[in-house]
Amino acid sequence: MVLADLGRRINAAVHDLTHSNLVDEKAFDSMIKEIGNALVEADVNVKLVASLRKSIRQTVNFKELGPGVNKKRIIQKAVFDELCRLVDSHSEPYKPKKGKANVIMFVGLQGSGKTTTCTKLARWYNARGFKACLVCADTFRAGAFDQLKQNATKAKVPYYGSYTETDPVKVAKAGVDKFKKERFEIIIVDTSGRHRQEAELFAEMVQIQEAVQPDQTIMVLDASIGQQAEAQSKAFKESADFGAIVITKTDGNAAGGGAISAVAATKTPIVFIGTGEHILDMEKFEPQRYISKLLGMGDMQGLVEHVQSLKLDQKDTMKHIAEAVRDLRDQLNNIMKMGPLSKMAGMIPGLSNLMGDVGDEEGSMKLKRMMYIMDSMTTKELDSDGKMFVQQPERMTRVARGSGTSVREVEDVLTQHKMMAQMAKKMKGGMKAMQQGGMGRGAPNPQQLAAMQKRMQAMGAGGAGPGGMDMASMMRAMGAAGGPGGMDMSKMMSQVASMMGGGGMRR
Ligand SMILES: Nc1nc2c(ncn2[C@@H]2O[C@H](COP(=O)(O)OP(=O)(O)OP(=O)(O)O)[C@@H](O)[C@H]2O)c(=O)[nH]1
Repeated sequence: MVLADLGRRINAAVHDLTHSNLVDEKAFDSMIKEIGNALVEADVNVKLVASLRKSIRQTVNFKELGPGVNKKRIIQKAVFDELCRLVDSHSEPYKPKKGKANVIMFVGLQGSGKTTTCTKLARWYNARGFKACLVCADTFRAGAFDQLKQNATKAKVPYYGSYTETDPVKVAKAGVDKFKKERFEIIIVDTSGRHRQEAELFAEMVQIQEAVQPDQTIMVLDASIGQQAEAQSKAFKESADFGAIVITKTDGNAAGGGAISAVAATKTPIVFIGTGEHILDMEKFEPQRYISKLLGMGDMQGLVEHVQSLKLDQKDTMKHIAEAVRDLRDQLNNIMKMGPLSKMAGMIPGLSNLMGDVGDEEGSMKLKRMMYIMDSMTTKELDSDGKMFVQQPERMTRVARGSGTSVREVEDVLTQHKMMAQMAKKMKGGMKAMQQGGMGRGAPNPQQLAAMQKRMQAMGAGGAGPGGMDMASMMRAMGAAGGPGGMDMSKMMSQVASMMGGGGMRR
């Protein structure tokens, strides 16, 4: 994830300032400058960057800060808030209603990820109890219907299209009418995209719009175009009015930061972002959540939603592996549904930074090695606060030898544990409040999540850098809170751990 570089640079700039002994105006200025440079390199418009720098300066007002105030906290909060504002369009998208036909039409240039996103969105609504379907109104590109058909079949979403009808308006209308009659609630119309913003393409979009009368038109933009997103969306807006934007391919491009901020500046709501080619690789876009994740503070709400949307079979997940080979297969199947490891790790505070830019394979290897290290510790060591390793460094050498790793890696695990322990301490209050809030089993409600997210932000910014909990603790905490969808996540994660490491994460 290249955008992670941007997050890391901003994090490092804030961390360097807030962890130095001298927080003076000069250091504050150089932090703002570094944040600005990182954003410009991610193709964020220079005017927007200048305005962000000015706002941080004004909010913090360094000269007026009294001696008693907590400068570090004020600076961290100002940076976080201004980054959120940079990507916030301050506008509300259309919200589909249950029990009626909501027609959603997609527009965008060829290759932007339209068809993929249509399918992802249909699945997203299906997972949330809507009856969703797809209509292919791209009669221009040979193979477009086949592609949609293939995607829809994989996602188990009903679809409509034609191999013989060449008029996209007729196909769109017929598909929408058919699905309306069949009482579908989300009818997604995929239209044709061409290489350029040609006049005929725009004319076709308008005609389809008139024929199917969409409740919402969504434009799909490829993140790699960076701040060009503004010009492209303007060109489309002048022809086919659209109400919201999805930015795809944010997984592979730092310029996604530029695209998101450019779109936000046009006050058009960004509803989702594409984060990969897999059907589950799409996230609802919310400024605070996005910035938290970008800065490595995790995305608790996203994690809960992700696991909820998987419709995992609780019975299978809970089964003991020993009974039959089939059980093992079911377990593996459930785990695979969770998506790539990097996606899960990115949602967990601390782990996103720890995993860094490494791919899934390397990331799994990193986690596996961490588990080998912990498996080579004695019960006493595992139950300790880690200080005994500092007092008796020979323990580190022994563990490194036993686990086939290096002393440096053992030190890294201990550092991670230390940060996690600090975070867990701060988090205790939050979890207690959640449990007292009568959550019992079932997923946290939005207010509880928001409160938790706030805490995480405060803690993440406070610890900046790879400050955070490890996966097992996070899952344990969530498991204690009932777990998403009533499933005990901690059990599930220990299963993930045992699959990956053979030894299992300590719980
Ligand atoms: N990495 C990544 N790839 C994506 C994402 N969204 C789509 N893609 C890929 O982008 C390519 C183009 O996607 P399509 O859905 O075919 O694009 P389209 O806009 O429908 O193109 P046309 O049907 O030709 O108009 C495919 O290889 C997708 O897998 C994303 O969020 N991340």
